[in-house]
Amino acid sequence: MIKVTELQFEYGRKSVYEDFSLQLTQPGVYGLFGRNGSGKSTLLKVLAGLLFPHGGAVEVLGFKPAARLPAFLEQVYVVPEEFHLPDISLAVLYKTHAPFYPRFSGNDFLSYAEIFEIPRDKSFAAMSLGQKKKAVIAFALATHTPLLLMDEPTNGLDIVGRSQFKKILSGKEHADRMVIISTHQAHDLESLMSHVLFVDGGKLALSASMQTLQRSLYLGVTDNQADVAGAIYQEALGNQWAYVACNRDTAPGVVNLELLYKALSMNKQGVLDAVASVQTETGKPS
Ligand SMILES: Nc1ncnc2c1ncn2[C@@H]1O[C@H](COP(=O)(O)OP(=O)(O)OP(=O)(O)O)[C@@H](O)[C@H]1O
Repeated sequence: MIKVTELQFEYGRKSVYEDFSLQLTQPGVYGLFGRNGSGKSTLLKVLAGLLFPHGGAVEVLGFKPAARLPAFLEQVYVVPEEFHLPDISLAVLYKTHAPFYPRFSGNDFLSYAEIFEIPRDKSFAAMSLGQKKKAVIAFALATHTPLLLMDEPTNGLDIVGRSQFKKILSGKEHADRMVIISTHQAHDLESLMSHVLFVDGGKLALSASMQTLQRSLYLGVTDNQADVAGAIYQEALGNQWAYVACNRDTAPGVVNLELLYKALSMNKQGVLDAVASVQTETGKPS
């Protein structure tokens, strides 16, 4: 579905990607992680055809996104981190924008708007930031495009809004889509994720399924200091330690993405070695 080969991208003299490659074939929810400024939003825009690569090859759903062919654009929807909405109501948004997306479901849009409790009688100028964000997300989900790209979708949503978002996205009507979510709210969304991508230094540092992460890593908290000896990453929490270690158990561990994110930032190689040992064992890059 997505094949990026040796992508190069720069803003003026600022290079973001020099030799970035990525291949994703399965539907599912992909968490895109990386430090501030690592290039997550840039990557989403390149995949959507909103920014053009300066080198390498990008193929999405069999198309070159930069060509911006209508047959490609009707299959991809992007929820940007920041957006400007015209001052229209949900009904007008539906009437004017839904026809661009052949798989759009009006019933789902109404149902998501109801779950999100978006006021139907107001136009966007009279809505709060969170309400506008919910409207954009409800629309994005209702497009049913095979590829949905979301940049920090839960920013600006309250706690209830975040669980509403998770509830909707985990519905079976979204099971066949590829959804890539760039987020710093790792903990909030980890139950949704089927796969984790980590971008660092202009490269794809990690691409692993949740299953592989569960099999290869143990992420937990202990009050016994002996448990953290030889850990890939550890941090003191009062009298306890949060840590990431190789999972020596046969049972899958629990993945705490926030802890994984810290471990990747502080000891990337340690995490990669642990994950690679499982990927080699199963013989497939997951
Ligand atoms: N329009 C632009 N012009 C110049 N430089 C830019 C532009 N947009 C982004 N950059 C730079 O490109 C790099 C990657 O930015 P990008 O927004 O893709 O990162 P990000 O991983 O999404 O960051 P964050 O987590 O903070 O949202 C950053 O160093 C940023 O300063």
